[in-house]
Amino acid sequence: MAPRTGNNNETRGRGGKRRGHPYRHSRPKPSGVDGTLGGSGGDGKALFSTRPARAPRSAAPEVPRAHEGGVSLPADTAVLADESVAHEGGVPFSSLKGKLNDDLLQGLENMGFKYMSPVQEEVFSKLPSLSSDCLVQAKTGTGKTAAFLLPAIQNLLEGNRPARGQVGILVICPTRELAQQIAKECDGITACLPRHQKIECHTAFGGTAKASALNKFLNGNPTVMVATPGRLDDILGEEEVRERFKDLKTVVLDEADQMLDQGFAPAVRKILRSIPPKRSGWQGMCFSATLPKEVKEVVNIVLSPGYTSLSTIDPNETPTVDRVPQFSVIVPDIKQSFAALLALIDKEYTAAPDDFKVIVFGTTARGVAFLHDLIKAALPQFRVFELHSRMSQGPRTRTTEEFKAAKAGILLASDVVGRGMDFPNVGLVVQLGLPSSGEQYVHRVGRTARAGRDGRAVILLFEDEAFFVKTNPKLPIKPYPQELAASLEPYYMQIDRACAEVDEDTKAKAYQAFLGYYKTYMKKLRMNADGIVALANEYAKAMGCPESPMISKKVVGKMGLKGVKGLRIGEGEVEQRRGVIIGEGRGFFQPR
Ligand SMILES: Nc1ncnc2c1ncn2[C@@H]1O[C@H](COP(=O)(O)OP(=O)(O)OP(=O)(O)O)[C@@H](O)[C@H]1O
Repeated sequence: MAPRTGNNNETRGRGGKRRGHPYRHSRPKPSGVDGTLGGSGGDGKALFSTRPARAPRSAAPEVPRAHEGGVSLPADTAVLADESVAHEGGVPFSSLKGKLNDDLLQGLENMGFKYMSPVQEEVFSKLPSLSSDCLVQAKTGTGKTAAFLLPAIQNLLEGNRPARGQVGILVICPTRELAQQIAKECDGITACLPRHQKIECHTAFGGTAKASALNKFLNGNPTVMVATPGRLDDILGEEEVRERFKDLKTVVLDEADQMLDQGFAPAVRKILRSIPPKRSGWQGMCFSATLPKEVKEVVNIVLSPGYTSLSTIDPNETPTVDRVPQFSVIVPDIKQSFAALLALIDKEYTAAPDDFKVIVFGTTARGVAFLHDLIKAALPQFRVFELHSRMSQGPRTRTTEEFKAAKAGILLASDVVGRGMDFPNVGLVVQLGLPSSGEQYVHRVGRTARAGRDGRAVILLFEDEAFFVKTNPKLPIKPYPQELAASLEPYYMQIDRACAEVDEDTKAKAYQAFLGYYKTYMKKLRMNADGIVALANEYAKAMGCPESPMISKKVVGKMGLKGVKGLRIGEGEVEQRRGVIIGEGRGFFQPR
């Protein structure tokens, strides 16, 4: 397969090009009557006494929104209306003049933020005060970052600024990449503040030199701190650091459901014990595109009773972006799933070759490393990127920046970029293998169709994993419109040749990670331990391993696979060189 030009004979309405302002689509109807999620709502008073006036509509005639007020338009008209909304629809940030600091408004303008996105509008019109506790749900890629940064920063500027050297706003998020991205957005928003009001935004995340970052933090004026839980918990062990959080005004949990799940909650709870107690009055803000019921039972660790619940998602809707068609491809076995990935890329590229920018999610970091080497060898005509937790921070940051800036290319990624990451213009998201949950599926799909653009999503599973589609019936996944499984023959040779180029060490690590990951899904896969090992051995075979890689006794014991048939026990290359590597399963919870 080679990148081809032209000849796009399928009409899909894809292309991911920005038309008009990025939030051109009709504003989603808030859930319930007043947009609350249920739970304990606010007292109904809006942050600003009156709802900001709608943008003055220029010369264009007033066109009703396609989904608003029960107006039902013929299909063609609805599209026209939507396009019209593109230029006229949202509430402009300029309507917040006098309520939002002029320099923040200028910062937003410089960033190209002209109109508020629905969640931004919701927060500014429904939050009882700038410092109210809130739980906010909005679809992926709809501007939640600015929706929590703006009120929190404005609150500081309204006479609530902490003393010099003190942290005023603490944002906790799951990954290093996301922390960097949030900090960048914060810098953009505050860029126009005069020198005497300057707001420094610091970050703290693992994989970077702790001492120098700490030094910078202790000698600086870190009014905003964006951190991942592990490193934050670590540095809060120092008295000097804890001292800097004494005057805290706001704590934000971004990707709140993940921050409160079993993987992160212990670290988050520990952090909360190191900062002033909730009763000292700091504001709690929880944001995510997915807020399963269980989360609402634990948000009270950061939100006071009576907090405001806001949502731009109808409770009967899925939190995936409406304009992303979602498809599944189910193939009988693992080897076919590799071939189907090539076939899929071929088909999708042929249909829309311009600026072909794709993210392929794999199940484990080591598996992604293998997939990266495989795709690089099989499809040398594409620019191929790799991003996962087993890479050191330097290459992780570099690749993040490169893929953000790239016009086209294929990123093989693990869940380290499954949530929150904003890679502009990704037109297609592929998920190869079982996602860890329905929520994770939603967040991964959300890497496309951001800020009003279009996108597509395909999940590629082998038969044993197909239950995922059935057990998540609310996800709008349809069978892929073209037959892939029957036309894989030409791709097998390509896969075999490419597998031969991938080194055995990479495959051995991928094999071990696969065992760890699928072992945690044994019940859902309706398999016993023998079945999981047989599946991993099939994976090894598909990767072109002459026999299944060796695995150490210790690792086998840790995975609970002692005595299971089909494992080759011994000190394999992986263990000899790097010491024991544990499997990467859901049990470990951190983004892989
Ligand atoms: N009002 C706006 N006008 C134009 N662009 C915006 C606006 N608000 C946010 N954006 C841009 O939209 C993109 C998505 O925003 P953001 O990353 O905050 O989304 P999100 O809702 O947090 O997504 P996720 O659920 O994936 O974390 C970013 O590129 C951001 O800069």
